[in-house]
Amino acid sequence: MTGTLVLLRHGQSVWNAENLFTGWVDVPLSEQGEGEARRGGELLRDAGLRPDILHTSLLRRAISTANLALDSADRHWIPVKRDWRLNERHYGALQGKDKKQTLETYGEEQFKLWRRSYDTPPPEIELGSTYSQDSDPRYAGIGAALPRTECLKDVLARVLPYWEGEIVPDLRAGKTVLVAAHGNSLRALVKHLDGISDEAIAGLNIPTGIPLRYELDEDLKPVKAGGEYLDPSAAEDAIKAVANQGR
Ligand SMILES: O=C(O)[C@@H](CO)OP(=O)(O)O
Repeated sequence: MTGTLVLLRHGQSVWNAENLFTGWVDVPLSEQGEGEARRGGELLRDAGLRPDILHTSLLRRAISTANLALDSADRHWIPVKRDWRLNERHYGALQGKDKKQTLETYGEEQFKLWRRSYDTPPPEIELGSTYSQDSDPRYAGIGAALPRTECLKDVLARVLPYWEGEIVPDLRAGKTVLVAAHGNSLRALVKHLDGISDEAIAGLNIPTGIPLRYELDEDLKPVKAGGEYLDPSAAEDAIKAVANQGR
């Protein structure tokens, strides 16, 4: 039997609210984001979805979102696995930069390439600079794999081993699996699940705080392409807002 997969992008972070490129910078949720996370948990509860296990990144916006959501769903006690492979895409030298200013300075085409192209990473971050993670103890074990920038292709390459090695076994065991992660790490996972092309993935955005449910068949293919947002109309509005960031 194959279980149910629920993907949850963290609620709005303080840097989402300020329109700054975030990546691996460990910013907290905004007050609005905390509310989105609680509401996400209510949606889980109302849909009768009871996660058996949680997988999160190592970043507090995903960790806090999962904690708040599971608390409102009364599932705060389930086991959890955390891994850097679920982290947001490393935004390289753009981390900490204003999206609107970046768009104005570099133009629409370059901005789009950096944000949504499959294989064009932003410039690398300088080691030791304010928003670099090279001396962060939580990544001490990664060694040479510690990214200095990533495109979506790089994210997929590091998410897939975690998907195969840690998430798939839970699904195969019939569990309901909650993955609390980030806009771009979840885009990578959705690309893989739905078999979205390198070109088409540029047009896919994930809203904050709204659970996306996938029922998977025995080959781990989605029964319904794209899954189902638990609040489809809120998801539609929030997707547009993500797509329009920088404007
Ligand atoms: O800044 C980031 O890390 C991401 C997610 O918030 O932004 P974007 O949607 O521009 O890829």
